[in-house]
Amino acid sequence: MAGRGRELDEDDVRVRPGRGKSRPRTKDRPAHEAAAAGFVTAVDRGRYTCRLPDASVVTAMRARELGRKGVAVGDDVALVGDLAGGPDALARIVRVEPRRTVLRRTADDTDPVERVLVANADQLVVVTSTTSPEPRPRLLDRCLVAAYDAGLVPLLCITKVDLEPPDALLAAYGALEVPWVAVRRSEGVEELRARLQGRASVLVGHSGVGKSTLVNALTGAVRTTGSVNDVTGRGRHTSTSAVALELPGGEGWVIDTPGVRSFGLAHVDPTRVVAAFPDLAGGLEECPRGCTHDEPECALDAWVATGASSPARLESLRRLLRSRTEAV
Ligand SMILES: Nc1nc2c(ncn2[C@@H]2O[C@H](COP(=O)(O)OP(=O)(O)OP(=O)(O)O)[C@@H](O)[C@H]2O)c(=O)[nH]1
Ligand SMILES: [Zn+2]
Repeated sequence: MAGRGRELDEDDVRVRPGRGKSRPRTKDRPAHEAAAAGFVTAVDRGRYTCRLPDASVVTAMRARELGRKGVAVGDDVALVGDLAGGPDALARIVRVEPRRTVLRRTADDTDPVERVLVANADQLVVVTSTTSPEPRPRLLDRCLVAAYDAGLVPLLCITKVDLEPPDALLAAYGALEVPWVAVRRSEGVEELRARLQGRASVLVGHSGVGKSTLVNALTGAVRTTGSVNDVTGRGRHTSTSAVALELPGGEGWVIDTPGVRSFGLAHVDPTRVVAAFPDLAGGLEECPRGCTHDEPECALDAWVATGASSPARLESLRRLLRSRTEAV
């Protein structure tokens, strides 16, 4: 703690050179207390796009006093500095408010750093097409596990049902009882929009499933379906960050993520996944300590045999648990 305290002093001196070293730190505090509230909508190479309560937008950097604390899309932050929002204005993020939820991804082969993908989201919309590209069931399972782990409500959004009906997907996901919507081109978007009302929803899906088409239809934004990201100006596929877009009328937020190829889940505690199955969670008490719930000693088989849940539900849960350690 002492080390951090020193860093704070150095930072104050460094960024406010005119004020002199002897100025007591406490005098600087009111400036932070008067900091503006912001909502982080995009992150790009150390620059954070923040929305202020009056809907103006500023670019900010992290204040050094944040230490190693990360700032993610969806974070509520406190901002000081130049909030005028001109082209060269640069504010500073001095505080990250406590997060209600955290959608994270473990370090994996494609990215050695564990990342917070999105903070404070309510819902994870897992987008899959019925065909072209073909659904990737293990990736879908992994997305659902990430949602349960993060405490987000999952929603399956099935696109391209004009090319092929969603029957096979619905059969595979029926027992999971994940709510779903089907979309053909822009048709069906109203039902999806209704499910996004008043919430912050993260959209994930692999490249080509029609995610940009959906985001465009939902927000009226012109998200590129090609190779360049209109917000960061970089190629979509090199971007590792999400972007929050407001639904028209301020009725919720859609957080678009770059096409996911993998979803590192090593951090996930199986208990949190089982907790998302209330009909099965009641049987956990009889499980041996450290039960993986996918072993002969697991008590969930006996629990299901009592009629409290169904074998299909248990098999679906086990499929999800297994997806944590399987390659996509
Ligand atoms: N038939 C049909 N085609 C669709 C539908 N939704 C999107 N497409 C097409 O599928 C292609 C891919 O759509 P995008 O919206 O670019 O997909 P994406 O998921 O954003 O993919 P990336 O931009 O690569 O991340 C485009 O040619 C769309 O026109 C749909 O419901 N039905
Ligand atoms: Zn068990």
